[in-house]
Amino acid sequence: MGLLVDGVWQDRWYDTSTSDGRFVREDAQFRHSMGSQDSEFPAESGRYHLYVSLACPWAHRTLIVRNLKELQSHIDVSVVSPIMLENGWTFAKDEGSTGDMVQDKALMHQIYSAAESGYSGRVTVPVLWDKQSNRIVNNESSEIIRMLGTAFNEVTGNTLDLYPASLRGSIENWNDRIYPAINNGVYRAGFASTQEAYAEAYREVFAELDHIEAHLAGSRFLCGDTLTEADVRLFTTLIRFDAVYHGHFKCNRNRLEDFSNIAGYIREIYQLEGIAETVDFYHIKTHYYASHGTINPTGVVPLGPDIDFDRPHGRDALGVVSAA
Ligand SMILES: N[C@@H](CCC(=O)N[C@@H](CS)C(=O)NCC(=O)O)C(=O)O
Repeated sequence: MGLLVDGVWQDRWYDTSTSDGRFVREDAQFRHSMGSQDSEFPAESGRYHLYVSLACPWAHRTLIVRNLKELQSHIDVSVVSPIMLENGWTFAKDEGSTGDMVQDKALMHQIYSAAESGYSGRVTVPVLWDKQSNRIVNNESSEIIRMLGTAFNEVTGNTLDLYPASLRGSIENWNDRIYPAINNGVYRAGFASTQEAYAEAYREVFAELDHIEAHLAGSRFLCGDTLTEADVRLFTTLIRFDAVYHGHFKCNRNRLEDFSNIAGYIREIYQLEGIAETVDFYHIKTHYYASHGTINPTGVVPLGPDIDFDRPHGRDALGVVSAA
């Protein structure tokens, strides 16, 4: 775990000393947009590449949208190794990585340096890479999925809309609640270095889960009968919860299996076409439990839990699913 400082790699754990033990996530720095034909990064089949970790909930969002939007043959993918230690993300092929399919680099930080030689900041996944200009288009998952959601519609003919105009207010409202309390909330609990910082995050995680559980009692997805971007963003945290965040990040008031509406909702999304193949519990569990030596020094990876996400979701009575 580390970061680049003026293009030089430094092995360093997150510094919580100036924030009362609170984990503060850095903003992503590459924020170009890809899409319209007159932009610097027009949508062109075969031009772009995704660097992902199968363990990472942020990168997972991009894999889901890539599948839902049928972009597999237009945007190819490199998968990093699950374990992230002193060199950050690596491409060791024997550890479940595909290798770097574009530049054959060994380390993810070399991708950042190739894009910007004096880069300072964390080296995160996902990364949307432009093979033509050898640049990083964007490394912020929420923006990448928004772009993948529409940019290639004319290329693929897939018009599934995960951000329909009529639901945007509701989607933004959910995103604004769920990012701090859930997506980043579990990390704020897990990476907290004081009791107070941990307790604050833990309470926010479960207050929001209680709210979502009540909402899902009468609503098939977050914004009604239509799967949206907000569900994709929530799902990638929820699917990891019982396996990782409950134990490793100490979010253990309840398992999500104990929330009947949330548990059914997770299964329904898991069972949608193209989703299950994006979920890899070997990478998920191995990454968290074996990479964070400050939290789990032995690196022992738990064998459980054993959850069958293919059993019936029981959500049909809530209404007919409509595609936007
Ligand atoms: N805001 C970013 C966050 C991405 C992120 O933090 N990814 C984690 C993996 S789960 C990472 O690569 N962390 C490496 C580090 O922080 O050094 C996004 O949503 O794309």
